[in-house]
Amino acid sequence: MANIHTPIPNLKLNDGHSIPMLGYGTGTAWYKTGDESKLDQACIDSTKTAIKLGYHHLDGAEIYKTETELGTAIKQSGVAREKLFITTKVLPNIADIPSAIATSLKKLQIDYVDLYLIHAPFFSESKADQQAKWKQMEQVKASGLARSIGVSNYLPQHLETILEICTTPPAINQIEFHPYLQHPDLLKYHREKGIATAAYGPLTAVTKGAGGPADDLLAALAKKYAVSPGEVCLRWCIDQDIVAITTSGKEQRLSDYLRAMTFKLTPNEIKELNEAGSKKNLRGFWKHKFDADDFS
Ligand SMILES: NC(=O)C1=CN([C@@H]2O[C@H](COP(=O)(O)OP(=O)(O)OC[C@H]3O[C@@H](n4cnc5c(N)ncnc54)[C@H](O)[C@@H]3O)[C@@H](O)[C@H]2O)C=CC1
Ligand SMILES: O=CCc1c[nH]c2ccccc12
Repeated sequence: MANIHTPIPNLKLNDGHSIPMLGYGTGTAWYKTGDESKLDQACIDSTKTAIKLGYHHLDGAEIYKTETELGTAIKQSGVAREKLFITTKVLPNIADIPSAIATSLKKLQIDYVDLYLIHAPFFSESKADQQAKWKQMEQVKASGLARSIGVSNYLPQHLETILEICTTPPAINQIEFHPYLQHPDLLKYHREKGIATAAYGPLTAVTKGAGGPADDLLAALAKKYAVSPGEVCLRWCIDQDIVAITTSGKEQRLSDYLRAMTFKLTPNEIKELNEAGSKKNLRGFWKHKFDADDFS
């Protein structure tokens, strides 16, 4: 069984900080629709299990309403704060970002986050407002409450708006990324501008895309490397220098995912998977917003 002794590689960000390339998410599987103050013990326990297994990159967000669970798990894990990489994201409380992060840090019971993200660009129709919000993100970084700042679900036009006025460019853009949603133009833009990519929904080809054109290749690669098709998907991200953020409430699955650290895909295998995956298009999150194709 893969465990904490299987090292998770780090990716260097454009601000000098490093991010572990496999993260555990407290969103899907855990987000609350109801009363935030009612703590979800299963979320706390699963997050502690993840930390115990060696997931030191933990992905949260204000909108998930699970920041208190994440903070409780961190506190109870016994792992030193500086060994962890903690992300949270702002939305919907974006009017006053310094106030939003203060609230998040209180729930997380920590003094700073490693990474603070604007969760999505869909909060304003105005370019000036997008730029003003990034200036607030820069303030947050300057105050030391976030080591790195970035965005999520941004397209090149949204990034361009920020790059026009920023002093500190986004360190990372967290996007939905899997064989059936490869964003070649966005990735090229990230590389040109030195912005790292993080993938959410990395297992989508397996969890939502079964029966798709990548099935056979994923099965063959899984057999070759003695892992599961999902673990091939995680490795496919990492081998393209893309941070993978996954999750599960099942300890066995969290443990199995770590087998993605035990092999590497060849450049040709990556190319074949890219080609097979590009025959299908699947978006699992924020579809209505991307379909609307505007800022709001
Ligand atoms: N920035 C954003 O807008 C978003 C961020 N996220 C972040 O990314 C994290 C991970 O997102 P996911 O889409 O859940 O990641 P994912 O694509 O890795 O899927 C994980 C899910 O797949 C299930 N799974 C794994 N193997 C399976 C199998 N063989 N058969 C069936 N189900 C299987 C797991 O139990 C878990 O529920 C979230 O918790 C959140 O932190 C997620 C969505 C949007
Ligand atoms: O971040 C993940 C996807 C997402 C978008 N809106 C919500 C609201 C509550 C939980 C997750 C999400």
